[in-house]
Amino acid sequence: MTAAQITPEVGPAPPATPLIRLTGVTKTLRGQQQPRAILDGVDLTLHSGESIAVLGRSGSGKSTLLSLIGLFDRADGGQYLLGDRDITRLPERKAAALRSSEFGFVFQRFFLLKHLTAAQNVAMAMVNGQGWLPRRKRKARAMAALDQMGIAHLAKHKPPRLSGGEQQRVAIARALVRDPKILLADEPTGALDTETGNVVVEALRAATDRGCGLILVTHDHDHAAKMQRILHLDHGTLSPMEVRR
Ligand SMILES: Nc1ncnc2c1ncn2[C@@H]1O[C@H](COP(=O)(O)OP(=O)(O)OP(=O)(O)O)[C@@H](O)[C@H]1O
Repeated sequence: MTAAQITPEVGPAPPATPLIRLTGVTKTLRGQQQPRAILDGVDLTLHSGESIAVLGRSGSGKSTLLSLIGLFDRADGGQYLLGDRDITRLPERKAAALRSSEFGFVFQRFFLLKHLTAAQNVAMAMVNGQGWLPRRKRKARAMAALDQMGIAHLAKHKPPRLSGGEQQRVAIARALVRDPKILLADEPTGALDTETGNVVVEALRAATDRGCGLILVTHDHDHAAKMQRILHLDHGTLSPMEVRR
């Protein structure tokens, strides 16, 4: 048998399994008023290294969607796959473990602890995560994450001495320090001026260069345009607004 005969056929690589796949996801809010369908059949696929912006009017359900994806809440119907794993109805104990191992979160408010330095705030994210790390390693990783955000020189500063944009970059470093597969950002520039917001969006987008999948909820069309795909949430469903590749 010749070498040519035993060489396997070379064809197109099989499509990679998405990081997450939501199919027909529904969520109805049942408060004191009439039940109201907020999500009404949401389909969403996110791949490694992909960035997606979610736009939609206020109250359309963007934060609700992000909290389902981040496992703070559960869908009423449909299916949620994380890789190959069906996590549609995951019990809270398992959800908490996945939240800390798979996801990084960035919110409009920075939620930094005021009495800790920037480096300590970032290192805190590794205290309760899976896999214990000695203090020296936590510190080194926190410094590396701050360096990625271009703010290593602010490591010893406490939040009250930092600008809004600097605080948000500390918060992003905190989200990235555990190497999440998926980064969820809910209006992370909502409290920032345009120029500072651009720096923050670029810092988030840069995480996708290292394979992270990013979902950015925003009202800012310019920030959305920096993502690879823009989806619009309207009447409970997501649809593409524009495809940029
Ligand atoms: N826990 C809750 N109980 C009852 N209603 C809720 C709850 N959380 C959100 N809602 C309602 O669900 C709808 C969707 O809210 P959500 O925060 O997801 O929208 P959004 O698109 O993120 O809005 P915004 O752009 O203003 O942040 C809103 O009408 C909101 O009032």
